[in-house]
Amino acid sequence: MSASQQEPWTVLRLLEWTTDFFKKKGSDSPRLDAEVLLAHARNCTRIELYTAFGEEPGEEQRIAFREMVRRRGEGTPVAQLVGYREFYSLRFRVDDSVLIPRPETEHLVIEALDFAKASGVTDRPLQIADIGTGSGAIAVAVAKNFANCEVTAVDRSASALKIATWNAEQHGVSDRVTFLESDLLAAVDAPAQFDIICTNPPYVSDSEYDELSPTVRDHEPKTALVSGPLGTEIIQRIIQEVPPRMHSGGWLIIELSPMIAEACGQIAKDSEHFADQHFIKDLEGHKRILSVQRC
Ligand SMILES: C[S@@+](CC[C@H](N)C(=O)[O-])C[C@H]1O[C@@H](n2cnc3c(N)ncnc32)[C@H](O)[C@@H]1O
Repeated sequence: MSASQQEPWTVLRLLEWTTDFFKKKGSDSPRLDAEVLLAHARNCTRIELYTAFGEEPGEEQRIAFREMVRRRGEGTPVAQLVGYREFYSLRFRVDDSVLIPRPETEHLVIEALDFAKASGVTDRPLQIADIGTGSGAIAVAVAKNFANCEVTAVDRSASALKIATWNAEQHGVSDRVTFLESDLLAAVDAPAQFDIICTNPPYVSDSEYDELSPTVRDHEPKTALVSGPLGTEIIQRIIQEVPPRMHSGGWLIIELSPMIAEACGQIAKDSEHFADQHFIKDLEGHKRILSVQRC
């Protein structure tokens, strides 16, 4: 038996071996993936792993960890293995019926909260919509961080709405967030008009979809990602359909891909209903969020 086979499988050794394994499997964040999975198997936080490097996890924990490592190696996203993802410092339950919330979407939440605070509306709850709510990440994060608002969150997917409803309950905002199965705002009767409409809609083109990493393509719902041949189709519909549902001066905030940013900006400019517009760039300097103001 070689010396390395005799070495005990401590927390540190498990992390190092697994990081190396995930690196070979092409993960973008091998160490982080290993830490999140081992912390989940040990029912502790990632930080707590750092004070337990020399400990040997018991057989039960190692079996649970090994199974998650195997599935991660086959491409299953870490968030689906542990059942949640942190977004805007809140924990959101996820499964394969919802898009896993992405860090870039936090820019959209910040923008919505900035507009909410600047609105000066105090005599009534600010009316906010979230089109394509998925796990409820945007709707819940906004409601949690801005007390004087009511959020109407829609999705075409009934299974996504179940997850979103659970997340809103967990974060204590279900009295101010209403979930509805709807194609954009078609099934929303009230309120008649919104102050802010947020959306992270599907914006991947058919050809881009074929190029996505298998971790995304094989595990997250296609209906959450793909818009059509161009990628702009659903955003175009939103820009065309929502103006009657917005207060004058209200903001429509759209997450998009940098590839279609200019095209979407032009669609909004061509609309007679929107005046001011600006982009917010992500941490890599790419245009990610388009905000347009209703005339
Ligand atoms: C990119 S995901 C965004 C999920 C979540 N808002 C987030 O940021 O993590 C897009 C969501 O829009 C929903 N969707 C797609 N087409 C829709 C439509 N026509 N009307 C309402 N929701 C739609 C999908 O089911 C999916 O949940």
